[in-house]
Amino acid sequence: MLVVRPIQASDYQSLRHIAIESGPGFTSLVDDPDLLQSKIERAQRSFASDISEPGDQGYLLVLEDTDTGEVVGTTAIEAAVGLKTPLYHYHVGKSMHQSTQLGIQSIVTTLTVCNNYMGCSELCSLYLLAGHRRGLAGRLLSKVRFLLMAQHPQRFSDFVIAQMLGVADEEGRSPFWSWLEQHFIKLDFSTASRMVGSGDKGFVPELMPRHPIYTNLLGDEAQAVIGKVHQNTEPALRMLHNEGFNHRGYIDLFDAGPTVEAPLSSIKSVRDSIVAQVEFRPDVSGDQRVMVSNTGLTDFRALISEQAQWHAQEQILLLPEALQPHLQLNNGDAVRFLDMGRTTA
Ligand SMILES: CC(C)(COP(=O)(O)OP(=O)(O)OC[C@H]1O[C@@H](n2cnc3c(N)ncnc32)[C@H](O)[C@@H]1OP(=O)(O)O)[C@@H](O)C(=O)NCCC(=O)NCCSC(=O)CCC(=O)O
Repeated sequence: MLVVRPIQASDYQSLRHIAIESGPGFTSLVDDPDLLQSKIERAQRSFASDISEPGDQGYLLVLEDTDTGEVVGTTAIEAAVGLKTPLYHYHVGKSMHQSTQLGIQSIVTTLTVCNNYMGCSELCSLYLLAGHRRGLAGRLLSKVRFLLMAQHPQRFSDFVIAQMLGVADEEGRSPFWSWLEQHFIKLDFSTASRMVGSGDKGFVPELMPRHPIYTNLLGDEAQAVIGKVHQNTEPALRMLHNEGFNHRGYIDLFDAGPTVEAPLSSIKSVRDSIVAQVEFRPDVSGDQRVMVSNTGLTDFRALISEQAQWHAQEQILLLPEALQPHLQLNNGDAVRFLDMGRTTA
């Protein structure tokens, strides 16, 4: 059974393994032992703290295969970004140059540095080990965050973003970064990513171009990847588009990957999730599939049940008894769930 739960101290080696597999560019999970350790501790503090508004919290969760005890993926929400250190983006805009005298006009694309998303919540650290990318595991990891956010809205901003990985080659070299490296910052992409992932961002305002960049002055390879995602990140983007996230022209400073955004209240799974009372039964007939979580924090648990019965009038969700220990609930407790359709559909 695949179960999502908050990360715990004993997950350190698994987190390290995921940080290594995810490679450079995945700045929210940098392979740095001290940093990973502090991420675990910060997540534990975040889940345990009593909070009335979002601040310096990071909710890092893992996906555990309870049959083997193996941790196979991670997913996270930063409660509020850009407060302690600025979160920079480029905004892709247009500039028109024209001479009425000569009758010549040219419209060029520009990149302008901004901090548009200060204080927003950020979805991040979505990673499923490559050998486990099958079935609904990826969808569980992505959507589970919306169950948590819907249940505890006071912990999150009313605006949510996700910074998608930009294009890079097999060795993790980004064509966009290569242009910046050549002209402005003499650091290779993985060193720069590692520094940003470690919170060491001081060099960004010092070394990045200060004026808007005309994209037609960039090399073709760098221009081609502006606002494009890494091929391994296409499924992550698809899932967020399905939830109603849009790209409005903000891109990453380093790899030019798109940032997508949505108001919390408009996210499909936030809107569609239902709070119910749970009843566990030895056998639950029917073919309704649900993603279901308890309503806790430090003991938060979520999974997908292939058998469920929703009794809307009584507001009761019937689930197989075998799931009870995984959800850490008793009959009559509250759950939040998402209807995922019929298993036979
Ligand atoms: C993102 C996941 C966890 C997704 O898991 P899976 O690969 O098993 O995906 P899946 O469940 O099979 O597919 C999810 C949805 O994407 C669609 N899909 C699958 N392959 C696709 C492709 N090549 N192009 C476009 N869409 C694709 C499926 O049809 C499905 O959409 P339908 O439901 O419509 O059928 C994984 O791919 C992964 O770990 N990728 C590498 C890490 C990564 O790039 N992470 C995001 C970094 S950026 C980040 O972390 C911020 C974003 C965030 O946190 O959400």
